[in-house]
Amino acid sequence: MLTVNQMQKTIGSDPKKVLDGWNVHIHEGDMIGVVGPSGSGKSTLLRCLALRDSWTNGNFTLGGDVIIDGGGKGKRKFRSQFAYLEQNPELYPQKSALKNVLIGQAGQTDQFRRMIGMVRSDDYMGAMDELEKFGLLDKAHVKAAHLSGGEKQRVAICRALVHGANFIAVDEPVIGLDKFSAEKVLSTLRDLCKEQKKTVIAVLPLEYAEKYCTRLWGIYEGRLQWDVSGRRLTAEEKQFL
Ligand SMILES: Nc1ncnc2c1ncn2[C@@H]1O[C@H](COP(=O)(O)OP(=O)(O)OP(=O)(O)O)[C@@H](O)[C@H]1O
Repeated sequence: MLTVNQMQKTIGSDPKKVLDGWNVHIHEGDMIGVVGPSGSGKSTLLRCLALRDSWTNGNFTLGGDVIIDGGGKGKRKFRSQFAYLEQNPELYPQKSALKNVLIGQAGQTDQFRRMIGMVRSDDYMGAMDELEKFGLLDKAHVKAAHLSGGEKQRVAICRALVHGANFIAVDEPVIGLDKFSAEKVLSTLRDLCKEQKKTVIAVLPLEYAEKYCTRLWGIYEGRLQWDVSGRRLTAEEKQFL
């Protein structure tokens, strides 16, 4: 279980509290949908929880291990367990979807293996399995530069999984996708949580969050307004969205 205690994030020289007063427990297998108006802090929240942005204050623990103690970006040894997938994930544009999944992000993969492009057959099978789950088998050999935004993001999800992420923060994974593709991505993410006990936190449109998530967080002006189990929200809960 991940425990967030008094997380706070300020930005700028005239410090603006972008996140404040976050106290939550995050369980293995949770699929959390984050909803809130534009500028409320959703992306910053994901970046902070995925150890991509430093915290101004607060503590973060994983079971008995301390990841962040009083602020900072978190201990390096935990980083590979956390993935943050932005809307336009960075991929190697001239390499295929499969290669992008296999070689991982710069800094994440063994330098020697990256240089010689060496791939173990079980890595190959693992990468193809993930691509298939996310409906990308026919794109495995297509260069990343020729993939749509949604396909790139799914490749990045596969890459995170192949490289051992247990906690996946994903910013608007269904933006620009047709309904069928969006539902496929979300049901795949939900299965990962259910069957492999991965934890997913996603910024989603409300109707998808209500349908697919086990938990919903409402955020307004950087604060958690409510933390409820996945269901249709009441009119009162929806009032600030
Ligand atoms: N680097 C930065 N410098 C200054 N202010 C920032 C910076 N990054 C974010 N902010 C501010 O922090 C607040 C939260 O931004 P954030 O991008 O997390 O919101 P969001 O809810 O994801 O917005 P959107 O839905 O529009 O993407 C906003 O007021 C934004 O202007």
